Amino acid sequence: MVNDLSLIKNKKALAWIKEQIALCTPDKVHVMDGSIEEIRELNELLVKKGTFLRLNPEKRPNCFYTRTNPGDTARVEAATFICSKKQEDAGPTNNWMDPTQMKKKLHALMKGCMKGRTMYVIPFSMGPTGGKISRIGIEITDSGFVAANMRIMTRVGTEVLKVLGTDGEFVPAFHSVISPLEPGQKDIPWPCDLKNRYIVQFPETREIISVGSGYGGNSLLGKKCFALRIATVLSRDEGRSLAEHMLVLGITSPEGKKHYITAAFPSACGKTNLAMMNCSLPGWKVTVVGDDIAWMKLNKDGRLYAINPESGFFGVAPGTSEESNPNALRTCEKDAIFTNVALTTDGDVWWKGLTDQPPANAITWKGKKWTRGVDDPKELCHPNSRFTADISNCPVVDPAYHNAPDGVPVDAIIFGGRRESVVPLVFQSRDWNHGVLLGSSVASERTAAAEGKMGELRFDPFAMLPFCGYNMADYFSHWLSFPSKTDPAKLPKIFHVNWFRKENGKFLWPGYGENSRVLKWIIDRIEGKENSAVETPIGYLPTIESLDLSGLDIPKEDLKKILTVDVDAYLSEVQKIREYHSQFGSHLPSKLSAELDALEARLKQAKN
Ligand SMILES: Nc1nc2c(ncn2[C@@H]2O[C@H](COP(=O)(O)OP(=O)(O)OP(=O)(O)O)[C@@H](O)[C@H]2O)c(=O)[nH]1
Ligand SMILES: O=C([O-])CC(=O)C(=O)O
Ligand SMILES: [Mn+2]
Repeated sequence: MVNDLSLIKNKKALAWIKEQIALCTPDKVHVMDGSIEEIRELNELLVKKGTFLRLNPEKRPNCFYTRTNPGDTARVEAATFICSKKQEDAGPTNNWMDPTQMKKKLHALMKGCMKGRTMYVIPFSMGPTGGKISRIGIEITDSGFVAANMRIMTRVGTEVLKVLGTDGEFVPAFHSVISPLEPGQKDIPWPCDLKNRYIVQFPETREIISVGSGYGGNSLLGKKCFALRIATVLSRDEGRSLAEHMLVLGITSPEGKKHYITAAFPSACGKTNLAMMNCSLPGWKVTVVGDDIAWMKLNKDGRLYAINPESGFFGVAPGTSEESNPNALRTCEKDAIFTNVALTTDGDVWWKGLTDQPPANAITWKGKKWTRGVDDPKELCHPNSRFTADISNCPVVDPAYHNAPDGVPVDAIIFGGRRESVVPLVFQSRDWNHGVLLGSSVASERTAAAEGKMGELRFDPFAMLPFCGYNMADYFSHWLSFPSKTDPAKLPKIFHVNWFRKENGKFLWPGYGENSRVLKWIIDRIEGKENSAVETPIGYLPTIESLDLSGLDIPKEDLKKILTVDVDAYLSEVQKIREYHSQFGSHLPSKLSAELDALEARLKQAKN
């Protein structure tokens, strides 16, 4: 039973969809038009099936609660593949398989995989529908949960089909939970196939196939699969574009001067928090354009402009509180979906850090009754529990999100990671190429956002390790090509931050809203304020005097620790970077090796 394939006028799209119908044999096909009535019905259906639970409408109107299969809670990097024709083009940091072989394997899994289910066909736009930098995708999925989330995270519906027209380009994105239903078989709230999870990108044909997992990072294909893995390839080929794992924020000074800044931190390392923070510095205001992904392009004026291709936040719940991120809390007061948090007895949600004390009674993310003082608080929510919320509901959304379809001019790019030691609070690169070295050597302690051992230090270049759709060293070259494509003086200045220095298990820097002090210093640097920094072997660091610390109670010794370069520690860091870079062999750009050599020479000189 096919409802409305007639909505699809694009010839290639129609052929592709028909092929998938023939292969997957769904019971029904639903082409999403993006209307309010449609999403209402879908949410109702998901409630009926037990996938969604409607939260207390007095507390959280139009909000839903869901629990994944306990084994399907994060991105699975081990099952994520870049299937280019040549393995060399995927590079040493990506899993690879021959595309023909991979398709054979996937097609075997896809045959009849939607039996007994509805196939949702989701036309979506990454970026404002019809925008110059925007791109269109069509996701096919047998998961209503995915359809409901995509409706928040991307622009979905008939408007997109109009822009696509009869011959427009789109990225075909296939998703299935691979759980066909036999006649009479009862469905379960979270179907998935844990043993057959594959998240596959085909960069040459710009296709995505993701099977087995329902978790957002693996199944909302507009996000990491398209807007990063496929879009990195498109951006390289286009030449003047970048697709990055970056937040985009606007920051306005008390005098009313505004700057736009992007920042790349690995998953669960503070992008959402920085993107919508309340500045502790009086009179300063941060507004959010995006919290996870930036598409950037050199404009005719020679500057780099950024858009947020998404329309929602898929944010980490734990740690989000009135103190740390009130604007995220406001954003998910209505129209939101909560995954793997705890459910309270009054039909609301709770997660670690929301309040000091957990509620007296609750139901855990695994559906177990929980009592304070009796049960372990760790059982309440999963560390990678998330909220899906509409950016339009955010009280500090930047007007440019709605009004600037071609992007905002970027003044600064920040890299950062979660580093207990070595890396100072903030420093500025010497120039663009040195900034690319900083990006290429981002390292971070592992978080719960991907399956794997927590806390372990790993390199995560540009916070893109799991998201680069081609050889990472060729991606470094693409970054290094920018000064030759524009007046280098017009490129954003590049910085590195670290909010996570620790001593005796405690953070040395208070973070969150206090990070506005660091942003203010960055703006001083952009504006060329005199005496705002000291030159060190690793770049320009703030002096204690040049950081605005008014009203902040922080021991001077702690400040010194986070604003000092430990030359010996950095020399050993250089060795680790060298070793990491060596895996790229002849693909490693010589300009980057030269930057690393120069860094080492400066450090050695400082030692003598
Ligand atoms: N100590 C400290 N923790 C922070 C800071 N900013 C964020 N965090 C914590 O880091 C965790 C992840 O923060 P997010 O802002 O959600 O990270 P993200 O980079 O948006 O993560 P993804 O959505 O996975 O890409 C949360 O538990 C935050 O509370 C900070 O300045 N200091
Ligand atoms: O992709 C996800 O699951 C969530 C996310 O933003 C990340 O991990 O960076
Ligand atoms: Mn992310």
